[in-house]
Amino acid sequence: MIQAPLAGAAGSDDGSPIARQLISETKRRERLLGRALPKPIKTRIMTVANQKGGVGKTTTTVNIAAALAAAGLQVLVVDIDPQGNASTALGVEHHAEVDSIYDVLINDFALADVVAPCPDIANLICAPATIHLAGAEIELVSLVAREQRLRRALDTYSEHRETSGEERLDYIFIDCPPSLGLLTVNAFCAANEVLIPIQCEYYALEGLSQLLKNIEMIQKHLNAELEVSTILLTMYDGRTNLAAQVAADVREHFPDQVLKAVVPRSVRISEAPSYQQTVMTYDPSSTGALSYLEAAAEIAER
Ligand SMILES: Nc1ncnc2c1ncn2[C@@H]1O[C@H](COP(=O)(O)OP(=O)(O)OP(=O)(O)O)[C@@H](O)[C@H]1O
Repeated sequence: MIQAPLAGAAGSDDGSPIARQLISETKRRERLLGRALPKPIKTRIMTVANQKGGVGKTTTTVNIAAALAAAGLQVLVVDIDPQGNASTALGVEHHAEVDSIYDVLINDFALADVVAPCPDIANLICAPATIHLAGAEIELVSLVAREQRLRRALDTYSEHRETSGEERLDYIFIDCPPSLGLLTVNAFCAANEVLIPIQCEYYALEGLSQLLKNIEMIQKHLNAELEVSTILLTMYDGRTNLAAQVAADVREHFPDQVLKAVVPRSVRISEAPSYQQTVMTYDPSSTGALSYLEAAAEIAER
């Protein structure tokens, strides 16, 4: 006699849609949490940029960085957004008296003297931004090698780690402000890759051509190594046709750059910064955290 399979039994295709979804979510968690990721052959320096505001630059920076660090990789986040939101989300002090990336860019401080460990995440350090950075765009104008100051600081820091016997950094993420001023130019000159988060909303591609033109100028005149390697779709709302349409458009224009992983619009992601946390530590098994783990794994395995 052939027995009917139990509804919702693990491994069965005959359970209810909810049971099937729970099983696939559980499998997704098991697959992603605690997974080791490959070390890159040299430090990958990724600038997270989009001059459009509020598209998820900071959220992407801190969560991808935290996901890679959780997988055992050595990661530095450089916060060059005067709002200092990446420093906040990583739980790193950044009040006006703290030595910060402003001092590195303007006062020639060594990066080694300003980086701080993130309290809740092993292998992750952060160069914080303070309010002083708000004036740095103007102060940079009159300085020697104004576009290359971050690059030089990162080079010196890498040498410092080597001579002091510290492990080489695997990833550096630079969180940019929503503008294409000298701070962002410094980030482009210091990086070898650009990661562009794109919000799945109206006008998602607005301003993107200007951003790409600026990157081309940087490639031509200041940093030939730079490439737009990665695009991440963020704040995806699966209930709307619009989000699906935007995602399809972006994939059609940038088939090689867009990650398969898509970050959903998620309350847990938006709550985490108010607890000075990334969603990785705030709710590691939430769908938001899992999507960032997937994105980080894709980046590491490319
Ligand atoms: N996937 C998401 N789901 C829900 N809220 C999100 C998500 N990603 C980001 N947010 C929220 O959207 C707001 C903007 O995100 P974020 O600060 O990362 O963008 P940004 O591009 O860095 O902004 P800015 O241009 O001001 O620097 C924040 O309040 C953040 O918590």
